[in-house]
Amino acid sequence: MKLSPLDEKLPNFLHDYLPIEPKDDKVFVTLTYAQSLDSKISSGPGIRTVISHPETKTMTHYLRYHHQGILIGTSTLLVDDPGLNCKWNPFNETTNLDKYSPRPIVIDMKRQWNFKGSKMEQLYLQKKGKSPIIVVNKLPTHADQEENVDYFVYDNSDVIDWELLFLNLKNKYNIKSIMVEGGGNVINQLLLRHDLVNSLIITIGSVYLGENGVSVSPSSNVQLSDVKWWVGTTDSVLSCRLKNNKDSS
Ligand SMILES: NC(=O)C1=CN([C@@H]2O[C@H](COP(=O)(O)OP(=O)(O)OC[C@H]3O[C@@H](n4cnc5c(N)ncnc54)[C@H](O)[C@@H]3O)[C@@H](O)[C@H]2O)C=CC1
Ligand SMILES: Nc1nc(O)c(N)c(N[C@@H]2O[C@H](COP(=O)(O)O)[C@@H](O)[C@H]2O)n1
Repeated sequence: MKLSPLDEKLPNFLHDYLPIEPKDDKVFVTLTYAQSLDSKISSGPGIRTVISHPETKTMTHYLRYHHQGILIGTSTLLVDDPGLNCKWNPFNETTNLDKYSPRPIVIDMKRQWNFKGSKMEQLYLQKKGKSPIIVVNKLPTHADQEENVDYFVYDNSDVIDWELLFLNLKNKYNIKSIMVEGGGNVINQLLLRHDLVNSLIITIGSVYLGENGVSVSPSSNVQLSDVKWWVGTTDSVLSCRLKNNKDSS
């Protein structure tokens, strides 16, 4: 599907929140997702829900263009069958999109997902997306390993320490910027990590998804700084940084 044109104000609006001129050697992490007015990112567990208007969907692909990796949690992987490629580039190219696409990093500790037959594989085979790094807690036996994927074995524990994961992804795969797209569980954890997250970019759609929806609501208070708003046709976008709570008065 063809994307709508990128709103001309968005590149300037987003510039300071993207890894365009990274200031240090740490992995640049952008937390980004689309939510409803009642802070839901889907209308229920197991349901893929479109929230973004076409103009903010294009923005998501613009964000993907600017990152080397794109990370999602297990439920999002299983529910959405996501492509995670990038359809936007400044040259309006529509072929060989793999070179503009971030590397998918998918959390699948217990190996519940198959690359074979997925939308991600389809895009990879058509040179429209990159192959994934699958984060597992144990290397599958040779017979169970899939073709064209990398397994990153996180064997410290079943619970990923994000700092360690990001560091390892940089050291092993040279991934210096990661866009985390969700879902709710992963976002709620990382909203508490001002030490790891450089930018937060939230699309807010003009819809309520109701009490059965998957919520973004971190377990404690999160303060934001450098807040900026972009207002579109039906959606708005909030760009900001996470504040160190110790700094707030
Ligand atoms: N509107 C939007 O922008 C987005 C919406 N979604 C929606 O979100 C929903 C899925 O969200 P959730 O159910 O909250 O699940 P999720 O996608 O955050 O995955 C949670 C699972 O990932 C694994 N995981 C997460 N953190 C881990 C850690 N530190 N160590 C080890 N494993 C870990 C666990 O298996 C956990 O149960 C879907 O309906 C999807 O469509 C997902 C991404 C973006
Ligand atoms: N930006 C945004 N808006 C929405 O309304 C969404 N539902 C999502 N979901 C995220 O995008 C992934 C799907 O990506 P592909 O189009 O298949 O490449 C999905 O897995 C969520 O991470 N995002």
